[in-house]
Amino acid sequence: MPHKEEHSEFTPDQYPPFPEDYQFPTVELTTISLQKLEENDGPEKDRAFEAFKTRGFVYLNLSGTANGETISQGSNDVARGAEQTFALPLEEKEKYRPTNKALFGYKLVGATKTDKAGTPDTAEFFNISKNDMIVDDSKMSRQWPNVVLERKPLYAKYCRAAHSTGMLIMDMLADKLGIDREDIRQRHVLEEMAGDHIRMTRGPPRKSAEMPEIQTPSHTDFGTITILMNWLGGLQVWSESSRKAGPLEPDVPGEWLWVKPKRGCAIVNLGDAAVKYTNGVLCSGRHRVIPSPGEQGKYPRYSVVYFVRPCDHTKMKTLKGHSVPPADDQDEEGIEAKEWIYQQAIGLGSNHLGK
Ligand SMILES: O=C(O)CCC(=O)C(=O)O
Ligand SMILES: [Fe+2]
Repeated sequence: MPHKEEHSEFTPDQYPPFPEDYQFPTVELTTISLQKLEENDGPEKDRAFEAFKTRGFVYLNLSGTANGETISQGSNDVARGAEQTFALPLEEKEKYRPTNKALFGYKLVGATKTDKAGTPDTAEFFNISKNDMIVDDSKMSRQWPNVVLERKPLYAKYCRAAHSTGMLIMDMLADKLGIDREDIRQRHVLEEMAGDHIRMTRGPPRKSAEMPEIQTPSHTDFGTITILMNWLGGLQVWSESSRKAGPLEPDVPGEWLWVKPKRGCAIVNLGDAAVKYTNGVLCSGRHRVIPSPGEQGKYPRYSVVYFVRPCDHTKMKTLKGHSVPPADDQDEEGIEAKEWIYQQAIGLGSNHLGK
């Protein structure tokens, strides 16, 4: 991008390592190779299936594949774009608030409640719609700031690579469960309108040694599968997996465990739609984001998230497959994905959403 050199606060080369300290217990996640999945490697698929049934989170090693390279390199460029976007004046960013029951655009700091007492969150998001990035400007459904428009080719390429990577994993999971791949594929057609987006996030540096502020409250992702890139600690998963989506508080006893960022890897997790399709065989792990630990907490924290979500007008219901336990809703028509996701977002305490 032809941008003049400016002071940058996204400086991954300067970040101190994640602290090795008993105060910061980390989760052991299985590392899966995207290259091996692309090569249809049996043992790798078995390990991935197991991880998505139990914790619902894996590290995905991105090396050795074209899509992996796009995600790995592209996420740095997206984060630089994020920095420019968040640097816009607040009045300008506020012009891009979500409308029409879609979750695209700007979420300002404090728009979400992080607990029952109503404590506001501290992170800002800018959600860039996949559908608008992959079409001509004349066909876009919303306005975007110039800092986003000038990177449209980057965002389009990133969306395609992340969507395709998510679908490769969903094909593998469908095969394992005896679900017809097409039942999932037809619900995730790239060109059809969906809630898919690149979410750019920025959380402020930590204010004090205690861990006070919640950047993103406890949640499970709403969509099908999420590809996450982050450079600093801050993401935590709940130690016990739960199959029930529910707002804010974890519903089983456990503790928060840190997810250490791993170089060259994305963090991939399933969302509630994957749980719904499989009647709870697959798991969407509960997680949250707090300020980075130790010395890392002195830096603002950026992350780049891609949410693969069901197309707006597809029906949410349990799919049929030899390893999917029968459910009451299997023969029902089901609720439309756009409405289902909107309801999940409202349930999570988001109060900035346009009706
Ligand atoms: O920033 C992160 O590491 C995770 C963000 C996240 O969980 C989300 O946006 O849903
Ligand atoms: Fe999330």
